[in-house]
Amino acid sequence: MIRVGQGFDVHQLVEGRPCIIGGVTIPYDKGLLGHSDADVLLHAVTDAILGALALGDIGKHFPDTDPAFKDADSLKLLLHVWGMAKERGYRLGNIDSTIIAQKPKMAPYIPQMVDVIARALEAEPEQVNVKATTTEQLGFTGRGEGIAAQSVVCLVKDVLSS
Ligand SMILES: Nc1ccn([C@@H]2O[C@H](COP(=O)(O)O)[C@@H](O)[C@H]2O)c(=O)n1
Ligand SMILES: C[C@@]1(CO)OP(=O)(O)OP(=O)(O)OC[C@H]1O
Repeated sequence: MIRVGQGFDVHQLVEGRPCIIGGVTIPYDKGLLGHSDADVLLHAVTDAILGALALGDIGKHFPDTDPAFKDADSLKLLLHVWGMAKERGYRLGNIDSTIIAQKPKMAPYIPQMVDVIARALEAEPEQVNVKATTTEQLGFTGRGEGIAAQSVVCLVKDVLSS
């Protein structure tokens, strides 16, 4: 059986916060604002998995009103949700994601992001793709006010055929 899910997230770029994307801390003079560490890419991946499982979204499972998730490590949230996928018998087919950011340049950090996501989802790096695009200086991402990420995931469950 195959299940597909998609995730989308946005966080504001502000001074005085670390820029953590895909589990990688990127040197930059601004970082992402959120209740958690605001890792926009891991949030999109987490939402895509929840979508594939028809289990709602990240805010349902980790409310931004709960002090337990203040400054939360988004990798831990992803690992928790991956546990829910495994409990239901799923493994990763593949995942594809896009980071939408005018700056900073993501390319040097993408191999590390792929490794973080592949390890978390107990998969090979060949099953994980991360891309980046600017919006040619258009819109809130183009003005550097925020960063968005989107993700599509395919989960696979092996079912015995008779
Ligand atoms: N924040 C970003 C945005 C883009 N890239 C890389 O640059 C390439 C060109 O981007 P365009 O938006 O002009 O198409 C893109 O394909 C990415 O490889 C990046 O590293 N970081
Ligand atoms: C992750 C959570 C929880 O700390 O907070 P934020 O970092 O604000 O992130 P968001 O993408 O708004 O979604 C879910 C939240 O409940």
